[in-house]
Amino acid sequence: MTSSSEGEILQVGQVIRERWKIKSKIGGGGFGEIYEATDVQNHHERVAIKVESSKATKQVLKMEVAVLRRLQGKKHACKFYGCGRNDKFNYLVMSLQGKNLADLRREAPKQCFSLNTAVRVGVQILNGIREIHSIGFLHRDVKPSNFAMGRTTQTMRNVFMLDFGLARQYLNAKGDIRSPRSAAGFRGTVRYAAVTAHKNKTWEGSLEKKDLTDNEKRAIVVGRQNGLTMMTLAGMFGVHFSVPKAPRVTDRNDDRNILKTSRTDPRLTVLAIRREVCLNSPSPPSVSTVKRRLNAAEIMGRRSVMKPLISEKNRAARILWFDETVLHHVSQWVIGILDDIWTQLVYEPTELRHSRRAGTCFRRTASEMHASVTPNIPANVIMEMGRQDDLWSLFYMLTEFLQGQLPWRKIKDKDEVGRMKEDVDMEALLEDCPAEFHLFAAHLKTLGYPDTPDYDYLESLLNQVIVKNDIAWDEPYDWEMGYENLSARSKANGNISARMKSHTTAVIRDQRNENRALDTQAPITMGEDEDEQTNGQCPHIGLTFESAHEKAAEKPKYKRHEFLKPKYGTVNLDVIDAVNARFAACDEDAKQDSNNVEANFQLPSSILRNQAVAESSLSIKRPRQPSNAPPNPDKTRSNRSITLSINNRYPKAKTNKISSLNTVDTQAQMDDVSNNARTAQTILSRWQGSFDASCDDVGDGMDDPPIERQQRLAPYGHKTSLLSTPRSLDSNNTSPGGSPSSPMNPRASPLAARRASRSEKERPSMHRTASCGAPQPSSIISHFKGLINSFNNFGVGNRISRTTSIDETAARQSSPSQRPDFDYGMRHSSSMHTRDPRIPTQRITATFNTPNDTNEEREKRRERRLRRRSVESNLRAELETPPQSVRSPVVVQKAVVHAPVSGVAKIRDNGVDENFRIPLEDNNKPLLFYKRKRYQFLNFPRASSKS
Ligand SMILES: Nc1ncnc2c1ncn2[C@@H]1O[C@H](COP(=O)(O)OP(=O)(O)OP(=O)(O)O)[C@@H](O)[C@H]1O
Repeated sequence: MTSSSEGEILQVGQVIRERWKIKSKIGGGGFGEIYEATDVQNHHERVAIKVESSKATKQVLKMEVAVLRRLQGKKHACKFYGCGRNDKFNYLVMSLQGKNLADLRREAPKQCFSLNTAVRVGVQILNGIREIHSIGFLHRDVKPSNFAMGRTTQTMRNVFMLDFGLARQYLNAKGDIRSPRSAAGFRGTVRYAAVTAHKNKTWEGSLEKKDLTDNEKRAIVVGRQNGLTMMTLAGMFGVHFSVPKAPRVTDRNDDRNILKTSRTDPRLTVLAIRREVCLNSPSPPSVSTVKRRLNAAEIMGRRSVMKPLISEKNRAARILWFDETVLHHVSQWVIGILDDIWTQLVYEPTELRHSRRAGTCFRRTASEMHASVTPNIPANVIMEMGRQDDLWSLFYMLTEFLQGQLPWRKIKDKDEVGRMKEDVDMEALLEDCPAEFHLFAAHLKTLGYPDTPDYDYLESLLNQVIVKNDIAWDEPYDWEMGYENLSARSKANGNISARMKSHTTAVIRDQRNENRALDTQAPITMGEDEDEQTNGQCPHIGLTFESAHEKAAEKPKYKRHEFLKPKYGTVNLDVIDAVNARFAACDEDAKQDSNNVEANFQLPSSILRNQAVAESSLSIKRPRQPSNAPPNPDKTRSNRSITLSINNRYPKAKTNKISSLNTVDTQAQMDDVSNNARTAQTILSRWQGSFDASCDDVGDGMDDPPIERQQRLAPYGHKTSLLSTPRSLDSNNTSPGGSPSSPMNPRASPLAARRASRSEKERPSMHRTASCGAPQPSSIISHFKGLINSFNNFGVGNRISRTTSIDETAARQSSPSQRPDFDYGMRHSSSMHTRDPRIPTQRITATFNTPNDTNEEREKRRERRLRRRSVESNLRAELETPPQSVRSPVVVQKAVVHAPVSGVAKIRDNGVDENFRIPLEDNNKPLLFYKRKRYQFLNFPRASSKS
């Protein structure tokens, strides 16, 4: 997501038509910019606004509006809210959707979807394409970034088709198929375009394909050098080119000027010839007439298209031009067109007369005429995109969804890609894909421009895959369940696991470039990733896009705000990044406000050891929390806060699967050299939780994750709060690792006590996951939650109000003796990472002076600090005495993963788990250290979701 800036069409805060207030920029495509806005006249409903500059050379919004309006009421179309234009821009307002499929795929660990997801998304896309075809339009730019998942709870599982800027009507008003043009520019995105689209391109590519004589080839080369348009040459030789530029008629009423300009456009060339050859003739000219006329120096010496060829400078060209073979081609083509023009002359004289008067009309008329003729061009190179071409794009998309990439992914040259597509070995392309994909392609191969695809058949093929693989429609999509869980799904999908493996190899092979590309892809520009998208207006497309790609390599794909990270997949690094970012911000704040901020991120020992054992061995006395602790008065929270949440939005869908997804209990047993009694248990339940950037209430998020709220906040709605687990703990209050009110448990704060004291009635929307049954001691994730909570509150609140911190608020409300020993208030100990690990009171503390601090409050804090230090030093003294040594506070000696269905896997035997070593730098610049090996740890082997 990018934010609006000066160079953009709209600015944040701008209100369009007193109704739509621009909130942020979502992206920019090849043809416009997309913004998120709110409808101030309609309950601030969130909408998307697509704008294009009114000065843009290629205006596509009009077409987009036309198509979207016709699509209203269709399942896969956005709602149309309005459109308009002013002197600066044209705009289209529609319903806001969620992430597009290109982004979702890129976010997947292996850049591919599971079969499960790919095929169900495929069916939806197929239906979307069918819808647009049913209203008489081709999309012509079918690609993953033009399909987005819905954003609301009702629509989040629906795929929406976007971007109709390149659409074209293939049915005329009567509902008949429009006659194909002899040539048309390339439309679409190179990676996904059908072969047909590729053939509508530069003549050099086609030249090799065609069986041209040497003379013809030379004629083409020389003709091109001498200013003959591509289309002229295309007509002559049965190959197809794009139009380099539109014809310009300088003097509307001067036929001679028309002749002059005819050099740049074959349509005008035709008209020029018509004027010379047959305007005054009573009947269409014969071949010999045309031949004679074309040979006549009289014509060529004047202002016709042939003029450059016979100039002194180009003698060679003239010689070539008069080659009999070439002339034959020219004649054939010209006669075909002349016939048509003649017909038009006879039946539509008004139009032609009109066209003579006004140059623009003339142009259009000429263009129409040209469009309506079919010169003598071999059928296999007639290139008008048809319905099957949209489906070819879908086919490539599906293949990419499954394979993670297409063989021509890195090829920039359109012609080359076209050739690769034509010559591709389907067996290799569809390796490990379902057999139905072959049938899908085979059907498309049988279709030509006028043919109606058998949508039902294609859908049935995809449905067969669904049935064969026992895929349920209500299963979560990959991004809904967290990408780290995909391994289980791929196993369940049988052959797909093998495919994924091979894909992994591929990724590793050219990891450097791949990863760079994936991490720093260009913003949504004109194409898909490294692809080019063109409207056919640019003959030097290769060069243009090359520079775009260079830029892409430098620029990150999204300028992601750290708290607006996508909500899919593992989040753990994000948590750390976010905390670091918040630290940086705090650091700045601290400098400015003279606040002293220090923190320790050492992992609390409570996370790593069994609490009961720890308590008994360390003889730590901790105050119990009052069960009737006051409710949290702090209901309003900063919208900068972060909630950790989990992917579970489908309680109805296969409970055992959900539970297996959401619960990964990792018991980490501490290996004590001298005393085996010490056992560590680490509950990593909901480790795959993710940021919910839009969540505005950390406290509530931690405390009460009402599913409604999460559904409201999360576009993809796949989250049940991580923190539903604490809630269930509170209610159960039977933790084997220690009481929930235990001071080592972060939940044992006054906040936890409040939670515990809440009645079920107060929480009617409480959602419990299937995995919440077992009470759990404190966890790593809780630790991070606490950290984030603290820093959120600190980042926002230290200048505004100290009461924004849950723990601090609670702390103030409870007496010192009731204060939890483990809190996440911003308190401080700079030497934490060197202290004895067995001391349970590892805190993150900070001292800062807010203007509101009274002396009394400061004094109280100081007292508390001193008290705590004395407890700590006592403990340290105690711990120094026993002979047994504990290796490290953060050692996960042995971790066992409990998957609910089956499977207990040992994931780490001994040694320091560096992945989770989070030291504090001594220089008071806190730094979270994290080895980015998330999947090694997090990709727990799980039971097959099928079992
Ligand atoms: N209604 C919408 N809701 C949410 N996001 C949208 C919406 N419309 C477009 N987008 C986002 O903006 C991106 C670009 O939109 P769109 O494809 O319409 O623009 P474009 O200029 O045609 O882009 P491109 O040239 O890449 O096709 C989409 O990929 C999608 O992520």
